[in-house]
Amino acid sequence: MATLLILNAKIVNENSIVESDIYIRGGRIEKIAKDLSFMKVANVLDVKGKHVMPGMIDDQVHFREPGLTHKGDIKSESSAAVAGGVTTFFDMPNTIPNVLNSDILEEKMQLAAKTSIANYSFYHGASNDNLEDIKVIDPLACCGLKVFMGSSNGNTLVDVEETLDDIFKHAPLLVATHCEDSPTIVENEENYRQIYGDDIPIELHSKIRSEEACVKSTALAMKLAEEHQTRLHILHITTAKETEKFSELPLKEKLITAETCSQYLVFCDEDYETLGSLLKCNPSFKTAVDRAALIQGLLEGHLDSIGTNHAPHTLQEKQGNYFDVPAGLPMVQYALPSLLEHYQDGIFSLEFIASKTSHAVADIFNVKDRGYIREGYWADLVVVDLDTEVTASNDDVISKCGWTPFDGYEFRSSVHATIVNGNLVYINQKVRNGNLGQRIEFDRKKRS
Ligand SMILES: NC(=O)N[C@@H](CC(=O)O)C(=O)O
Repeated sequence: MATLLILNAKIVNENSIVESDIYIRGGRIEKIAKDLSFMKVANVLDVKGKHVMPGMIDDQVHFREPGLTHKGDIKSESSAAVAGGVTTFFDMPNTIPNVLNSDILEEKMQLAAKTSIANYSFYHGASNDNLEDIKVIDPLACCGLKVFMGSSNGNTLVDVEETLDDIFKHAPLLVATHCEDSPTIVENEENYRQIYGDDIPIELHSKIRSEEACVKSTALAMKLAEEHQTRLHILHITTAKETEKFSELPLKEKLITAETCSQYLVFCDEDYETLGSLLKCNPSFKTAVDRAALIQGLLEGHLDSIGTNHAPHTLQEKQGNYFDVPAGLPMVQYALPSLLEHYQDGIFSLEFIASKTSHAVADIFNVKDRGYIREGYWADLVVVDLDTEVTASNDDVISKCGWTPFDGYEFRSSVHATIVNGNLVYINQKVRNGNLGQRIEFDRKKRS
């Protein structure tokens, strides 16, 4: 059975940092102890001076396979993911065909089994007419049911109120929502179209995909979850007003949890001026005040987790007028270095970053034996170097789309190595092929 010994790790886990060695056998952590250097192993990784964190579990990515593979595919995007310390991803259903039944879901699982470098699961999608498919989802077969309560890329909008009500009533597992009220967005679009025609300045994206649209849709999702006692996880929160609506209770006591994304902690609407439509994504970037409220909301426990919503589009697609440019940013490769900037600035501790990017996500989705650095758990780890800078560059982007909104950013910390199921899949800026990720297992009861 393959063995790996990690020496001199500063282990960041469950609110503490402890210097120890980690012995891994058969993909799992067998022993965490002070001096294991006497052990006979196949591979040794000495990480002296560096920190070992649980690999990021990214609860929302768009890896584009099948159907949109000119933007990305599971191999290319999972390679970018491990380069960014993401060891598990949950992929969205707006691929082609949209994932609206369990057969299509299983086909995606099969594709991932052949090419994914990271561990994986997939969302089942919802539409206005797949309630019967939703009712029979096996809660152990996928990470959740994704409901687009606001239109975005793909055809999975649910905008019939009774259907939405039925979905919340019958969903056999966690419902994850994209909350932006479509009628509000359409009305805003029409108002600005009258002034600008199709050439609406990108700076107005956050006035079209407005605070009001987010707040309204999030309020509806929360109301439905409470009415039907549905386990709800609201994705990519972007406003102060939504943040304050979420409870500060311990995660395990919450019916409704909320996530934001690393990019909303970096950029705000002022950045449209320099980055233009590259920064077009849904939901939009709101004000600097909202950005500060998201950071505070995470620190206070209103917001539970941080994902990326990695959504690659080619540079060519990102040129054009407001309506033609697709929304979405590639994020997986530099999300963790960008979060570590908040550590370098004294805002987040490393333990806090581990909690929001890994422990909490494992808890929200009831992921089995991952998300923590514990004996018996799978060895999904990221070695971070807080003393070695990395300059993000389009030239180094692994994602098929070939660009990053961080092009030219100098991050003060870098990902040194990534380990998935005990296999070293990334080190010294190189992805190592040869080991494939696993399908995530869940430890859940119905509707959790
Ligand atoms: N986030 C985005 O701006 N775009 C996503 C769709 C989505 O999540 O809204 C995409 O698929 O490109």
